[in-house]
Amino acid sequence: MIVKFCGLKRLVDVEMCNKLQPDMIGLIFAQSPRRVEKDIAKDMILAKSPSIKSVGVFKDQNISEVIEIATQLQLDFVQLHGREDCEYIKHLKNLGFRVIKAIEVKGQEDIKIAKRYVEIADFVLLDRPKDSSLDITKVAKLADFDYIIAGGITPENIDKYLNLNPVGIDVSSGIETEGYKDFAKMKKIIDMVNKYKVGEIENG
Ligand SMILES: O=C(O)c1ccccc1N[C@@H]1O[C@H](COP(=O)(O)O)[C@@H](O)[C@H]1O
Repeated sequence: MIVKFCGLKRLVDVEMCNKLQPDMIGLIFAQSPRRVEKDIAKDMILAKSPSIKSVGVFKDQNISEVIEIATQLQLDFVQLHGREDCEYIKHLKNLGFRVIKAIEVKGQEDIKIAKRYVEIADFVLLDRPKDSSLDITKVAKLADFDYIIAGGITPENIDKYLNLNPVGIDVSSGIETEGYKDFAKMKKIIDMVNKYKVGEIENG
């Protein structure tokens, strides 16, 4: 089970992750209140444990910008949250980048769209639109392929996401308090995933 903590903005966020050891940390280069500047991102990547993979999050950005940032920061993965198509992803893959393709899920049709990327991207990520309160777990149940799940995960509701038996979970706002990453919330997520791994939370 991959655990990704996304939207880190400060060095102290990285230090908290070094203690908790999620598998991946996400740095946002798309338009967002969590967007980080390249120089700060570079320091954060240098400060992370080598065991934690770095993920750059982009949305509908010019591919040359993605390539430039991913190369300069030696990102382990690029995560694409917009309308990037198969050609865009294939181009990045041909250059040696590993890609997480995020699909905004609003209904059953989006699960079919997500499936198209299974053979092309390294991981498919099912997320809900940022302005939505949709219970994505109800729709994600319909997917018959491996996916990372995101969209509204919190320490209080994570069990219903884990019960989908996803390959990973991705959390951003649910590990924040007043806009800042919160160590206690991050630890609760890690503890819940560990419980799930040893079967203390029912598996799907
Ligand atoms: O977190 C952001 O600000 C963000 C902005 C633009 C694209 C993606 C973003 N984050 C991704 O959103 C999901 C989870 O979000 P949340 O836990 O519901 O807040 C995850 O895939 C993040 O990588």
